[in-house]
Amino acid sequence: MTQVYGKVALIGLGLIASSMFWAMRRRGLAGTVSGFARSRETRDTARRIGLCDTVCDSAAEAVADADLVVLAVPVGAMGAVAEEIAPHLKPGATVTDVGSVKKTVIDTVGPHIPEGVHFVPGHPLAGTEHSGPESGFATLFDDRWCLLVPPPGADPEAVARLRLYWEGLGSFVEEMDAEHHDLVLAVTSHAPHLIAYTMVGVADDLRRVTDSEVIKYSAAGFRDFTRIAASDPTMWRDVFLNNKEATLEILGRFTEELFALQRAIRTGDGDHLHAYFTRTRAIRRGIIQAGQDTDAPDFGRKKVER
Ligand SMILES: NC(=O)c1ccc[n+]([C@@H]2O[C@H](COP(=O)([O-])OP(=O)(O)OC[C@H]3O[C@@H](n4cnc5c(N)ncnc54)[C@H](O)[C@@H]3O)[C@@H](O)[C@H]2O)c1
Ligand SMILES: O=C(O)C(=O)C[C@]1(C(=O)O)C=C[C@@H](O)C=C1
Repeated sequence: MTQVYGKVALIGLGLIASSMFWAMRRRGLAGTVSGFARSRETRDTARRIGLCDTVCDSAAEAVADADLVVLAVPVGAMGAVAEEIAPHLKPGATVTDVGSVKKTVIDTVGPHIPEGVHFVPGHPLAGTEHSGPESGFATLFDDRWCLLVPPPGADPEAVARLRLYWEGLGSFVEEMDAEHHDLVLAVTSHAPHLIAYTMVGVADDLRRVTDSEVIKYSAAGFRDFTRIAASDPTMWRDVFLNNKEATLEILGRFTEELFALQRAIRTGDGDHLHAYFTRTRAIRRGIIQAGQDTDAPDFGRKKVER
């Protein structure tokens, strides 16, 4: 793989930015990489572990002369970061982000992007429950989807180059509009995270009744919930505050279904339960038949079409 950008600037040096750096280095996608994070501790850690060619003490310094600027901070911080870097962006540069929500990022970042600088938002559908500069790894984006959300009128060349970059990082790339992105992610990621947080919270409340048995005997299903519920609180607070409408819509539907299942249990309506579970099992089997092994850690990757 050859170089796609001369200089890449990473703003925020957590899981996603550090994974991006190691993946870029693996494939030689950038000539040089600069980085900036708000806290001195993170910058010191980044320097110690060799994350980025240069770790800068200001965002302005990091983005100077950069051909690609990646905003990899929590969604709620994107607008302020964009405002801070705007006067220092190189004409012709591309600004992208990796935020889990797209509409509010476009609304808060977009107005700060100067004329002559391209803005192409993105979202890698890859992550873990870990955060910070030491949590990244080069293979995080391999065979995962990255969704690009170019605003109407975005420069096709800038979009094509960013697509090439993400393919170089190992991902499959698809374009989507912001509203649709936020609804899809509410179903596949945001509501499931909230459900996991709730389930672990309920188990914790019950711990007083069951002593430590909840943890001691936790089966695979509950362990999966605890992994998800260990995700970064700042990131997820910002996701829910910024994808309010779609998440509430999905949670409304979820609650209706839950009530129906609750009633079926109370009234002993086995037919309802059986029919429901048969339908959900068919969905999972359909996914497997389509070429996705849901037991593998790579569940969610698209294998059949490539
Ligand atoms: N973790 C995931 O699974 C995942 C997956 C896909 C996308 N995302 C998105 O990627 C973004 C980054 O997530 P992450 O998991 O890398 O988070 P992280 O917590 O690992 O890292 C965030 C970084 O941003 C820095 N930061 C926070 N506020 C800042 C500010 N105002 N100015 C400069 N730096 C600031 C932090 O110091 C840290 O270095 C988020 O928008 C998140 O929604 C996360
Ligand atoms: O695998 C995980 O730990 C994740 O939660 C990753 C996950 C997801 O929900 O799939 C989380 C948030 C993102 O925006 C993208 C990916």
